[in-house]
Amino acid sequence: MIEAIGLTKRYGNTVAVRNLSFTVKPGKVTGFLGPNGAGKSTTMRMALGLDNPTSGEVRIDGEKYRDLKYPLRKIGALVDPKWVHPNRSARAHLAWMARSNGIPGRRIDEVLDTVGLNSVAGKNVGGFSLGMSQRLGIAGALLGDPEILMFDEPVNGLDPEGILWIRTLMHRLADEGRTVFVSSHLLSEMALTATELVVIGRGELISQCSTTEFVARASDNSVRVRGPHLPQLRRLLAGTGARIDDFSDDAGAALIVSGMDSERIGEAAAANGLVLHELSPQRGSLEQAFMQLTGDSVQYQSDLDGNAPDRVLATGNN
Ligand SMILES: Nc1ncnc2c1ncn2[C@@H]1O[C@H](COP(=O)(O)OP(=O)(O)OP(=O)(O)O)[C@@H](O)[C@H]1O
Repeated sequence: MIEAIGLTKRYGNTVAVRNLSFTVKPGKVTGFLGPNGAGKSTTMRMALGLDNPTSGEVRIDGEKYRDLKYPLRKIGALVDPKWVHPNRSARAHLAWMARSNGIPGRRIDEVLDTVGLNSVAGKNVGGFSLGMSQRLGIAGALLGDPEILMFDEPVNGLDPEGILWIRTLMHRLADEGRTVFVSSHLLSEMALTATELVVIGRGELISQCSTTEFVARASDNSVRVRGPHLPQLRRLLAGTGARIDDFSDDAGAALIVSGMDSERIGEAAAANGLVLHELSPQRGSLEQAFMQLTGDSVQYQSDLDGNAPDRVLATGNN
């Protein structure tokens, strides 16, 4: 389990993380979401003792990182995949990590196998692509067979096959009962990978809940209805207090009905002899939910003309 308790980090006038508290539980993949500059990397770095909090703390199964005797056997992390000595081979890099944490040498081949780097284990990591470096970073995280794993943007630089591999690996680690905490800016990927979410904006907690609840909370549950009697249906449903909007796409005209579920719409139509060709509940996406719930906390945003990103909101330095 990972617990952030009243975590705050200031860099000069910038408050990167502000009084942040959340819990990441075992047996699940928990996604860490937030717009650029929200404070995700800073939070992960503080959890790993790479940065000191200004106040508050992070507990790893009840202990601070720096109090762990063999940290890699408790928590494995991928934070910066390029943080390796370029003139060392992948195997030598892992051997050095293993030695420093009393991890048996046989684990090196096991993790090289898991991440698919066996054939390049003797090559210098300086020549590795970003995707290969990510795999090596993941091998390092798995080396101590830790109960807790933390990955900062693990799919950066990976091709679709690599992304699927990471997703499957995360699910497997969670199914084994481990705590898996993963940050990503790829919302569609996070929707497929994480069942729980910690969402932050400008260093503050916006939400901690299941992915399903996050989407449901933000989406305006509505139903798309098509049929040959839309004007009559509109009059009928308007009388119930539902909100009705017109919609049209390549498939033709439709009504978007909010505030009434599909069963009640279908029954009302049947009771009045109105034929329906489509009655489909509209599920919000994680992306829509994220935009809706983090909209006020975006630090960098493109302008409407698609020009370079503008800094639109100051970092929380007040
Ligand atoms: N070493 C530092 N010195 C000064 N400011 C910093 C430092 N590290 C981070 N910050 C600032 O803290 C804020 C949070 O940054 P952080 O990298 O943690 O965000 P993030 O959510 O990981 O963003 P991204 O998704 O863009 O990586 C930003 O405003 C950033 O500019």
